[in-house]
Amino acid sequence: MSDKEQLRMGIIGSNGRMGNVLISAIKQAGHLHMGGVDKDDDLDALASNCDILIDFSAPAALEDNLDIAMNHALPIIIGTTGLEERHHFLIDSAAQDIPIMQTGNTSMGVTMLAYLVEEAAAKLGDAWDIEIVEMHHRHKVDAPSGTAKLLGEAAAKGRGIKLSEHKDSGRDGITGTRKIGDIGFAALRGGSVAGDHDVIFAGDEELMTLSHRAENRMIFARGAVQAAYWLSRQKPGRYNMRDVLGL
Ligand SMILES: NC(=O)C1=CN([C@@H]2O[C@H](COP(=O)(O)OP(=O)(O)OC[C@H]3O[C@@H](n4cnc5c(N)ncnc54)[C@H](OP(=O)(O)O)[C@@H]3O)[C@@H](O)[C@H]2O)C=CC1
Ligand SMILES: O=C(O)C1=N[C@H](C(=O)O)C[C@H](O)C1
Repeated sequence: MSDKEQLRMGIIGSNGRMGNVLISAIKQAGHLHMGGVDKDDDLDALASNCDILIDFSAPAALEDNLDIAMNHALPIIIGTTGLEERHHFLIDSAAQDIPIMQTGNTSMGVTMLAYLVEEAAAKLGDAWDIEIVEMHHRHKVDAPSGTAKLLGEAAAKGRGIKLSEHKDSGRDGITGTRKIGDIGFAALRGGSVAGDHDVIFAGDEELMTLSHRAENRMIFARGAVQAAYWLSRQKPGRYNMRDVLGL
């Protein structure tokens, strides 16, 4: 890593699928892996030896993770998905004291995709229906994926609307016709799929799809480590991957 500062990084969710690839990504980038924690482990002890924390665990861990990061004045990357409104309030509040980067997807490709979706939604307008389709491995516990939500937010931003007022997920039964301006979500689960996302713009007699396919989890781990280095140089505040990559 030559002239770059070497950071001491700690992982929350260390024995998980992401935790495992993060260890390699931290080492490949020339930083120090100081260890990790899982449920019921002592994060306070780990935090005393770290410059930054990277969290890919579970929403139930978030409040304690933020408290400990604040107590140690450490920046924290939050990659955990399935977050609810109350979690976002906690993040906003903690971000007054420490730098926090939260995103549903740390990959370069999805970050670019979100940028493109926002642009397309702004230019195409309501005459094009937007549907977001995602597929993940059979072990995933939350739906729609954090990535699908962030792509939905990007589409809503492009259209100048609130996603919460136009989100249509989990259609089943006699649903009625599609409401103009809604943003639809469909979640597929199966096999070992690392993460596929399609944003479909369906117009009259034409259809455009913007897609991303994750071939493996290393893309998320590399992005998280890059974001950690960037975040360690920021003042307290809440950031996302578009801030990290300047998109
Ligand atoms: N933002 C992004 O780019 C990406 C986000 N993700 C998200 O990251 C999260 C983890 O994914 P994945 O690695 O596949 O999941 P896994 O289930 O494989 O791993 C989760 C890990 O978190 C640990 N954990 C659970 N509860 C706690 C807790 N309270 N405190 C500390 N550790 C805890 C688990 O430990 P134990 O076994 O002890 O319960 C487990 O080791 C998910 O929310 C997923 O959606 C995944 C990929 C990319
Ligand atoms: O759980 C996963 O595996 C993934 N979760 C993230 C999400 O919810 O979007 C990111 C990626 O798609 C893999």
